[in-house]
Amino acid sequence: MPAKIPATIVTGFLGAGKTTLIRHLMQNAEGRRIALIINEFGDLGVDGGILKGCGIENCSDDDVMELSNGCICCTVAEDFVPTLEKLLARDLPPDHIVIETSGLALPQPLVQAFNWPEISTRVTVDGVVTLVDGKAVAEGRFAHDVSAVDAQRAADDNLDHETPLSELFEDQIACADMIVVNKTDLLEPIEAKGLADRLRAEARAGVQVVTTSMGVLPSAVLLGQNAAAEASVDARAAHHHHHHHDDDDHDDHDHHYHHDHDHDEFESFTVELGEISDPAAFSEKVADTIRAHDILRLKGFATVTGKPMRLTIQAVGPRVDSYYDQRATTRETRLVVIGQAGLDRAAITAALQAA
Ligand SMILES: Nc1nc2c(ncn2[C@@H]2O[C@H](COP(=O)(O)OP(=O)(O)OP(=O)(O)O)[C@@H](O)[C@H]2O)c(=O)[nH]1
Repeated sequence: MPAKIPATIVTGFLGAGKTTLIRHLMQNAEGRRIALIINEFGDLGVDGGILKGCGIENCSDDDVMELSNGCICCTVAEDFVPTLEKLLARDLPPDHIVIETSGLALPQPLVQAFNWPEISTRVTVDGVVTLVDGKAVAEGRFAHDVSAVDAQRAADDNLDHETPLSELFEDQIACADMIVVNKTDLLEPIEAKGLADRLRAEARAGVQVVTTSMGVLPSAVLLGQNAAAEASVDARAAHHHHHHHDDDDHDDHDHHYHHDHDHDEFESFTVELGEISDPAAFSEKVADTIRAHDILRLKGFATVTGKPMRLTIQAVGPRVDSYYDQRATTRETRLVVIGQAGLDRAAITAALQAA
């Protein structure tokens, strides 16, 4: 059976910067064929318009599809499933699917939709990325323009109108595999760090929290989280919400990622080691090092004493995966480490060497 196509869900309130982040991703896709699905609120189709007219190379209008009928759990069969099937039926199916949720729909029902039979064997939720307006949240407002969020909510009969924004926010956090604190250009570094730490403490264990501005994140950090979120959808809600139907009562080398504006940078570097002797102990050491240094990704291969095959190592946060994939052509171990700028390269290298 072919591998499942990974889908990343991007959620966050109106104005948090979802469209900005996705534009950046499409412009820096590093050769991936990315298809975009927009779960647009109402019939406005605003973001679809913005992203369709984006003029980005590698992003033709055909790669942008819209879901327009409001509540995902009501429309999964007639809207969501056919949209995904159309994508999957292409001669050249996408390498990755990105879904932008409308600013208020909770992400859980969308994640749940991936358990639909026609979909679950072919697509998996690579990760839920929750984008946070760092400035607004630091000030306790959750969104830049709360009245605009409320107006959006009032205009959509599929949304429940009573739940406080703070609860919807907690649900977005509870659903996340990665939390992106955006708009750090409007915060002091210490405020941004304080907010990131607070959200990390509120999130499920192991969730990665990164800070940035203008949604600038390397695709290698955003994509490839391998979370299979649909399998753990029940663990991803902070609150239980009543469902409102229409007829209810209405209710490889070292390099920095440079850009022409200010934002928090990411960096990567390579650690080279000799053969390792004990793969299980090495994996544990790798996980410890990732935890100790807030490493976002670590990947590469190791050669193991006495083994002709090389051991491929892939880690997303402290989840370390390793498997033998092909004959080793050298007897070295090479690992690429990715994190936010400021990684303590010497300490990380020393920790891995000691393994
Ligand atoms: N200062 C600052 N502005 C930002 C940043 N990211 C996005 N913006 C601005 O915030 C506004 C909202 O960004 P969008 O990307 O449209 O936000 P969204 O989450 O897609 O919002 P909707 O599509 O309206 O739900 C735009 O004017 C962006 O230029 C940031 O990091 N810093």
